[in-house]
Amino acid sequence: MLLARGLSKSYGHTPVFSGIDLLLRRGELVALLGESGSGKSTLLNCLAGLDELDSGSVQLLGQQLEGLNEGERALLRRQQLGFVFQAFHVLPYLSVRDNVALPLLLLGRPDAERVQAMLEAVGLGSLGERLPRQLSGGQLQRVAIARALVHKPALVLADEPTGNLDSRSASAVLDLLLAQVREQGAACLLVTHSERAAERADRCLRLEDLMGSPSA
Ligand SMILES: Nc1ncnc2c1ncn2[C@@H]1O[C@H](COP(=O)(O)OP(=O)(O)OP(=O)(O)O)[C@@H](O)[C@H]1O
Repeated sequence: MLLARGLSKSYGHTPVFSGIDLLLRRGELVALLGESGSGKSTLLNCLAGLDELDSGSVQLLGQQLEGLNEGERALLRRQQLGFVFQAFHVLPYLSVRDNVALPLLLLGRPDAERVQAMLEAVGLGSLGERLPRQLSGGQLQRVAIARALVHKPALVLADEPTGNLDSRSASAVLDLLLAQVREQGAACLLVTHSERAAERADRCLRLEDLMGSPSA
């Protein structure tokens, strides 16, 4: 699914990480832990192609990212990746339904039934016409989960998806994310500080341990 070798990244002269090796199998749920500031979000952003690596190679579904041009990378990202961020990143001027529909629209595959099914799967079946500002934090994160999975991506990258929520909502949102990921057979790399979340993963990795460890 995902094979990364020797990933290094610095901001200016400050190294964030170097020599990261990472392997994710199809359908596997892997929790990524690490000290605050150790570079977990930066790694996720680099894997998603949202930030540039200094060196290293990333193979996603058999395709070498370095060999693709910007347009090809964007297409691969749209087709195969779903993202859930801590800060939701929903578009404020689009309805809940339109936010969830967006990945399908970008792929030229609008599918109102699938959008409604995802809204129902995350418990927002009757709130599709609302604007994001009319939702609670937990509901917003459920919109983000529905949007991340609506196009059936092979890999979901989730960056502390429950970090902004109180513990009760966090627990419900985590259950939902994991259930959806499992149901769709997607692989998931989940950055988390939550031990409860980590316990439910197939494997737990610490960023510090990934540097130069080919078995990771
Ligand atoms: N755009 C940037 N420019 C310069 N430095 C940055 C930038 N983004 C992040 N950093 C630095 O890179 C390091 C890694 O940040 P990152 O957000 O990836 O850590 P993290 O492990 O996700 O942290 P946390 O668990 O606190 O969210 C930090 O020292 C941070 O200050």
